[in-house]
Amino acid sequence: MPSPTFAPEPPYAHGSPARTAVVLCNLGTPDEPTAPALRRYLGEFLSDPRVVEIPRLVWLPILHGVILRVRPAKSAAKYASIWTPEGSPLKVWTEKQAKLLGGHLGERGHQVQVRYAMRYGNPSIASVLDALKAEGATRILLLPAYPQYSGTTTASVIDAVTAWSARQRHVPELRFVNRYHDHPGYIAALARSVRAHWQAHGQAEQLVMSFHGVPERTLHLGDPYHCECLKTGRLLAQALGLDAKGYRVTFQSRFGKAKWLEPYTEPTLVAMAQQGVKSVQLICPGFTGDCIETLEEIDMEARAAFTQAGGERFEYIACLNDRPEWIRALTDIAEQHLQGWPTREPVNAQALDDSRQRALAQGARR
Ligand SMILES: C=CC1=C(C)c2cc3[nH]c(cc4nc(cc5[nH]c(cc1n2)c(C)c5CCC(=O)O)C(CCC(=O)O)=C4C)c(C)c3C=C
Ligand SMILES: [Fe+2]
Ligand SMILES: [Fe+2]
Repeated sequence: MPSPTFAPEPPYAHGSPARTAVVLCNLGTPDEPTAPALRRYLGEFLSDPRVVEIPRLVWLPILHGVILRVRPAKSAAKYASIWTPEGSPLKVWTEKQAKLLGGHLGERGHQVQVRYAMRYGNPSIASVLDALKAEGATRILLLPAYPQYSGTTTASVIDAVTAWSARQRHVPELRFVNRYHDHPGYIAALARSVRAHWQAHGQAEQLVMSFHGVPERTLHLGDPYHCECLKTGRLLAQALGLDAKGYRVTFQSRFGKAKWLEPYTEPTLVAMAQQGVKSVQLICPGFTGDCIETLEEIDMEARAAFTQAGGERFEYIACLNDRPEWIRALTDIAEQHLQGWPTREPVNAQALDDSRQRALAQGARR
């Protein structure tokens, strides 16, 4: 086996004031709404063994022989229906959230660089970590955009970071936020968004909270995702004063033929309409920014299914996106996990200078 190679260390950036960084990590999205871009994105995403837990020898021929031939064109058309002049909504919101988070942390006196990265597609986690390290970051907090922990998402971010760190000679201090599904600020921000919607439109008969699904077997194998979704749902209902009859938790985005977490969102909406429920409001608390799963699958497809089944009023409540109370909560979450890292200390510019001089001198000798 070849021995591993570790990249030479970049000289520390001269005079850079921020040496602690926060990376807001989201799932990723295609670069453009075209079949080739979807093929690249889905190829990377669906090759991740965290996402599809089928033996590689069985799965990869299906992925390359069937799925990547058929799905990209269909998905591209769906993405085209939600694309904005600035790009994919998921990228637009994640980028904006990172910028606002950086501003808030700065206002609270932290000298911290904030970037966003995508687990699949661009900007990749490795490229963002490379850039931060080249700029002198020595402590990096990874903050996934997923409030509920899942092996399919949160753990996959950790995998990408540890794969990057396995190639580093000088590994920065790394911290990970695993979950914030019950964080009071997150719950309060969700409740505020629902209340604002009620004030503007009145309250529907039912509030449906739809989370992204995962295969049901992951629950039996010990993944905490299902429990964390239910807890978020219960806390949000409590914050809104809803009893068990006033809301339900459902799971969307089933992929493949296996059983996923139930109840499924769309069949539940159809059954509700058939049982005489005329009005529903739907929120997706597991998505912190609007994306194809909320804008297309819920606000277009699920809406059509509910109304075609006899429902009269379907209202989608937007994700937290850039709501001020959410950005404040995100800042609280980051701040809690930054504790103990001296983000407010003035940087020792002389030490940076010395280090830079040494690195440059060594480079000149090589
Ligand atoms: C194949 C299995 C999938 C698992 C398991 C899965 C888990 C999972 N995903 C999210 C969040 C998002 N998923 C998004 C899109 C998306 N998800 C899958 C498949 C699985 N997800 C696919 C194939 C796609 C692409 C869209 C499509 O072709 O249908 C997105 C949106 C991305 C965007 O560009 O807008 C998000 C966000 C979570 C939270 C999760 C497990 C908890
Ligand atoms: Fe997904
Ligand atoms: Fe979907």
